[in-house]
Amino acid sequence: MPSSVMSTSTLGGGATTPIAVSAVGLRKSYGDKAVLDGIDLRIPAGSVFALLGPNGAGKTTVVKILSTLITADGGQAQVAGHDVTASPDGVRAAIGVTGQFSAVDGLITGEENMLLMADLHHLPRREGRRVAAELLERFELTEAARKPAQSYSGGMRRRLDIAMTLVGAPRIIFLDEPTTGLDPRSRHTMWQIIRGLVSEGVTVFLTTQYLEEADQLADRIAVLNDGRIAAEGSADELKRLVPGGHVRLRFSAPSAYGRAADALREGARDDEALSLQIPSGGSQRELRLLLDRLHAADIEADELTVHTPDLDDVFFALTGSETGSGTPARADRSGQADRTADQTDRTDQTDQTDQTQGTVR
Ligand SMILES: Nc1ncnc2c1ncn2[C@@H]1O[C@H](COP(=O)(O)OP(=O)(O)OP(=O)(O)O)[C@@H](O)[C@H]1O
Repeated sequence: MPSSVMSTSTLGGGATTPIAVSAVGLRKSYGDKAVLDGIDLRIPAGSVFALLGPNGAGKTTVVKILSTLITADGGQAQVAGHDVTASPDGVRAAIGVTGQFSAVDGLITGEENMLLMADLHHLPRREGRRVAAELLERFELTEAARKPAQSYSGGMRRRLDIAMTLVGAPRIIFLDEPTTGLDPRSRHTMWQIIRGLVSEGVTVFLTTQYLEEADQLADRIAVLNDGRIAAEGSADELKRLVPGGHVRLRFSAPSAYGRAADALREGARDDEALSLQIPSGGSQRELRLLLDRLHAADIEADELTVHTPDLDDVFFALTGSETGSGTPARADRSGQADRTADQTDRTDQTDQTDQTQGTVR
């Protein structure tokens, strides 16, 4: 196959989707330290892929290899149909990269940064000005366009960085930790920007330390640990890979609590809080069975909450790291996995036994 032809993948319905990024057996060592020990990837065009991993897992190394900034020691990778080793120029022409190695020059204005980028892409002067103005407007930077970029806030700088990347109209964008260090509002703005890009058909390859970010944005998530992909799947698929789901029943009357504890002997008791914790996948069927048992015993709980494992649970289970991705991931724990039964839309999950589609390697 010529190196400029994108491979395709056949989906269930027989339709084929071009593959934007693929890698087989990528390896990279620094000295005798193996950072990547055989990474396989397959990312359909137009999707968002998140590479998640603790500090030092090798996320940036993967991005650098795929964007041709460094070479792998072994394995193969194709980006936009171009082999990263045989045709790095083809790869570079098709991609944009932003992240920890930002291209923003703080000494010149946002507009000048954009025009510099337009020059690098050999856009005619008038066209360059038009594209720059359009992108500055789109990323709400028009007002600040004539100010030095070093006076910008973290969020503005990140927006300028993405705007500069888009000057070349890339079809694949690598975003290396695009929201690290941003406040919640700027992070949400960045998410909107990423969703906007995807709706235009751009493929986004994202690395992140924020589990919530992967949950919010990504079609597929891969967890990188010890130089290998420990698991891959959609957020829902990955959540189903770890145990920890339960239903919590809370009572205000000790007598009702006592009767419930007798009726539901598999539950873990908390006599002080008058609450019972019953292991459950949280499916509609399991909830109905539990409610039927309570009804049959004439017991009414004062509160019923369903806890489903979240990506934090997955992350800690797979990386075996309590500190894991550091404080940001922990700080993002919103407790939203605990939901009262009537807030819980579980219609997408019918039976826990047939849900395990994510893969643990
Ligand atoms: N040029 C280099 N020379 C030596 N070691 C390196 C080099 N670049 C990266 N490493 C090491 O490789 C490992 C992976 O680094 P990488 O930056 O890819 O991790 P990461 O997952 O992106 O981490 P973070 O979330 O902290 O950015 C780290 O242990 C790092 O110290």
